[in-house]
Amino acid sequence: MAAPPSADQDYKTNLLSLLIANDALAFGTFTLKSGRQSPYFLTSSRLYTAPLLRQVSAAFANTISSPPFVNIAADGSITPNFDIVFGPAYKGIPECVGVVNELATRDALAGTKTWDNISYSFNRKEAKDHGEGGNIVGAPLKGKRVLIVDDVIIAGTALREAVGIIQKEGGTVAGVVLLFDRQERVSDTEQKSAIGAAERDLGGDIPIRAVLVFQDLIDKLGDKIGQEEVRRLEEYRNTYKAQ
Ligand SMILES: O=P(O)(O)OC[C@H]1O[C@H](OP(=O)(O)OP(=O)(O)O)[C@H](O)[C@@H]1O
Ligand SMILES: O=C(O)c1cc(=O)[nH]c(=O)[nH]1
Repeated sequence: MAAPPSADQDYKTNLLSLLIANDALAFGTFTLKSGRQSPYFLTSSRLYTAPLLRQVSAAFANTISSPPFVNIAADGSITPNFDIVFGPAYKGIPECVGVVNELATRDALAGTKTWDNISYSFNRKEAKDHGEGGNIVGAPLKGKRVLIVDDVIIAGTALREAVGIIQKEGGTVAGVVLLFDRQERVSDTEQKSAIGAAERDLGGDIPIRAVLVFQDLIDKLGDKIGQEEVRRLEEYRNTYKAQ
């Protein structure tokens, strides 16, 4: 008899099912920014329904509340290695707010104060020249350890911009958590994935993790999308897998 799925497998499978049901994850033939023809596409601008926001936030929170983003003591108590969850405009904004709300909800349910000192922050794409001004909304970044959340990295442009904003404001980048890692090499001359290349380009000591990875689609979606789609995913992986 097959082993029952762990809680970890369950939340990923449930999230994948919801993504598909809301057309945020689709299968077919899609042209990517790189020009490749992909058998699947993640459209994260569709993560706007209440159940999806809840499950995406919960999935981010699961990753964020694990090492290397926290230290876990022998008694199980958790100490975050960051002060602020930062979401690059625009799609990072609901993600940073959602995840901070989720962490606070977990504290409230457990009667703990693990996340009491965690805040959210995001940038404006255009600086505000009246009222409070500036281009940061939420917690000031100066002197803080900042964890970036976003949906995907493709060419790394948005991540480089976010890192620049945080450093300019006097913060330190403590890590990056993405919703999805496509696990494919950037190009024929860059054998690493976009995440691997970003990790290297940021100096090698800033951890970058993803909530879901491409291999999860192959491992978990057989009975939902059919064997022919899984075969196309495997073929794509075998052609473009990152080193
Ligand atoms: O690695 P890159 O090539 O930069 O691509 C990834 C970024 O692109 C998308 O956002 P976009 O910049 O389109 O902005 P939006 O969130 O306002 O849609 C996505 O949400 C990432 O932030
Ligand atoms: O490579 C891309 O352009 C890309 C892939 C994907 O799955 N989702 C997305 O928004 N862009």
